[in-house]
Amino acid sequence: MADLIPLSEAQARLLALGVPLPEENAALADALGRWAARDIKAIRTQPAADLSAMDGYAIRFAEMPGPWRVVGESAAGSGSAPALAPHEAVRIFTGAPVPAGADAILVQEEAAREGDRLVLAGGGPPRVGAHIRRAGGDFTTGDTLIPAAARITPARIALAATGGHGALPVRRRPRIALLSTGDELVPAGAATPGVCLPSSNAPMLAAMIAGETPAIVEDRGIVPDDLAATTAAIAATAGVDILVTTGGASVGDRDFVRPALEAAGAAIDFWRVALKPGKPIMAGRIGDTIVLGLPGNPVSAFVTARLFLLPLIRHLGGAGTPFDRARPMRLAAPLPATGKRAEYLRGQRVGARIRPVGSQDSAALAALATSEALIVRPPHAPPAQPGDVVMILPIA
Ligand SMILES: Nc1nc2c(c(=O)[nH]1)N[C@H]1C(S)=C(S)[C@@H](COP(=O)(O)OP(=O)(O)OC[C@H]3O[C@@H](n4cnc5c(N)ncnc54)[C@H](O)[C@@H]3O)O[C@H]1N2
Ligand code: MOO
Repeated sequence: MADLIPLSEAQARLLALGVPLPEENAALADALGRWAARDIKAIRTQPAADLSAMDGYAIRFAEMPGPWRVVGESAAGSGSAPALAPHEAVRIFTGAPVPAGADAILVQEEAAREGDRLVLAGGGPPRVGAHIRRAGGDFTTGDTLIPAAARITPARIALAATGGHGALPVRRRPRIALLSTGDELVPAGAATPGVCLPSSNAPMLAAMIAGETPAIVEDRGIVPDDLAATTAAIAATAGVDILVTTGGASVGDRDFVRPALEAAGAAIDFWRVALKPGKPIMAGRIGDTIVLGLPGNPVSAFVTARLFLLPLIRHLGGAGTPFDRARPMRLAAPLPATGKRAEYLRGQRVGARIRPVGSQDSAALAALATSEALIVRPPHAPPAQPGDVVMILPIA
């Protein structure tokens, strides 16, 4: 049997199987969680003019403490207010254009007004320019607001809207088919006679994808452990961007996914990675479809989805940084040495530290669901002690 391939090599080989999907324009509300297909530049300047940041009076700073004569009013959205002559002030509201000649805003809490006579009744603006947002202070036409390959976040949606955009160039949504394999499986929620088991992998994967980016996810259900049935179910997914299978990936006589993929025309790029859990993962292509065969054990499927499927989705979506970045944390408990596989232990925080949860079994869903992070252990690592720094990937 071929050697296990290193995790980072397998991840790179998976991404090399595909290129970012074609570009489309998405309405702002539909762009969240996708990645900019090109640099998105401002098509207007913000603010468009010098604007007041407070409700009060536009004055000349040098004329403090007044008095001034209030000669007009400037409200948000109103046209330009009359220019100030000496010792004149204009009543002004937040977001309104500052009249020519004014160079500071006196907030109304620090002003006293009788009729059109205005005087200082507090500290007044501390300097020239106080409470004025300068034209172009946020950005100007032509500035890059969102660089190509950056994630579209809620703040970036607001920025792009302010920059003049109602739609954004992103990559089209990936079409992803999920196929679960196993004679023992029944759909979630169905009766479980005897040793039948609810299929949890497809709902879990659909939820992981939904938390990542908008995608078109098709649950193709459960196929029995049968070569012909598995081959036919795989062939029926032609046309999707990614086919994810779970189960049937290992070496047992009833593990049919690899032969079924090959019978359906797949070229397998790799199978079996130096990873725990998740060793039997495989990847390849059938035509334009990238196939990812995940192990059936639910925790193994979770970990491999995090390490392979989500980065692949980001890559097809045009992300600049498709892989999660692990961050350091100190251990609260000792860890044993690792063998030839990298390990992703399920961990819980203890204050500012992390410790492995009690069960590291790759079928232990209750332990996974209480975990807050995966503790990353490289292959051939020596034992680690409380206080040692390890790398973690948050999962909750
Ligand atoms: N002799 C060996 N046996 C196994 C090896 C090995 O190297 N030599 N590898 C083990 C490892 S590691 C893993 S991981 C599993 C992976 O097995 P498969 O991908 O072939 O998965 P199955 O055998 O089909 O199922 C494993 C386990 O997971 C349950 N399962 C499957 N699908 C689902 C689903 N959709 N929802 C919930 N649970 C599911 C299934 O009932 C099994 O209990 O192989 C080891 N064996
Ligand atoms: O890789 Mo298996 O996922 O060790 O249980």
